[in-house]
Amino acid sequence: AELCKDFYSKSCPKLFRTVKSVVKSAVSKERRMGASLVRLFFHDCFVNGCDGSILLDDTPCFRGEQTAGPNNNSVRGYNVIDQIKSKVEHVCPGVVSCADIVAIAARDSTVLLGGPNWNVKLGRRDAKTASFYDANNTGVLPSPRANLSTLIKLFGDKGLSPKDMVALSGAHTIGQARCVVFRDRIYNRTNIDSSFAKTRQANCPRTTGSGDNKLAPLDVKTANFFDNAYYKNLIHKKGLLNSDQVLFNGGSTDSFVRTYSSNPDAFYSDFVSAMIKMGDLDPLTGCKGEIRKKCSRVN
Ligand code: HEM
Ligand SMILES: [Ca+2]
Ligand SMILES: [Ca+2]
Repeated sequence: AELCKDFYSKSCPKLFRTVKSVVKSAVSKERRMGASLVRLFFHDCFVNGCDGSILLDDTPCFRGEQTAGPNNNSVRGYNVIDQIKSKVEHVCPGVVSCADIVAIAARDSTVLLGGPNWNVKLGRRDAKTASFYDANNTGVLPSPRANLSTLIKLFGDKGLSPKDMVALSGAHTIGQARCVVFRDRIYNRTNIDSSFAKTRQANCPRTTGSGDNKLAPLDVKTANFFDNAYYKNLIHKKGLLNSDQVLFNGGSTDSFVRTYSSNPDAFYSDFVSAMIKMGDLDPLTGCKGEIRKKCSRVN
């Protein structure tokens, strides 16, 4: 079965309003939460498809995805999704999946931070399981130390082109990263602007284990605004992660970075297509999966 934007138009006409009101209040309390919700969607979709698997809490008999390397102490927004779900359950009980709520929340967050709008395709159902193994596998969720060919390969495995990959990476125009994921780059790499590296070093000590959780904005210019500044940073060698800067390092994706840096509309339109494509990854439809009552556990 196919996803479609009108999936809940009869069964839950108040869905979009309900989701947006919660996202809006979360983002007005903390702009970064918008970024966190966009990332939550990416990490859900890349592991087992967009099926809400990432939302399942560990239990004594089950280890889910939340403690896997790329997610542990890093992915945020679970509480906002739970809040949205409880409001949605109030207006249309038992109807809307958590996987769809994540997709809508990612779109609403993008819009609230000043980015493009799009129609979210819906009709995903929720997984009854999750994969710690895949979430923890740098052959599935890319590492911030990945090189360009690895990034192209991992996105290609999901049916996403190099162009989609570069456009989706533009999500790093918002949000923050921890010292532990960019330390190697700011101390050891050479394709980095030296004054930018110094600035970041001031709040991220060289020694492993010290200051690992200190934060820096992924976009040095406008971390709270969804714009194309991320690509301008890359052209000035001010990408924070190695996986950011490899997109503009004399390789095959340089031309996409140049285009997006000078043409925000091209970025927005390719970002939207790629988010829709990513949202189509292996959805559970028909009788597969379930509609969870609470997003953090199976029924
Ligand atoms: C291309 C491969 C990618 C890599 C290697 C990567 C890696 C990372 C890392 C390491 C962080 C910081 C995590 C931390 O410090 O705890 C991060 C943050 C973030 N990522 Fe990615 N990412 C990639 C692609 C994407 C995509 C496709 C999206 C969404 C479409 C995305 C959205 C975000 C956002 C919004 C944040 C900030 C989250 C926050 O502030 O809570 N990333 N990413
Ligand atoms: Ca998933
Ligand atoms: Ca920005």
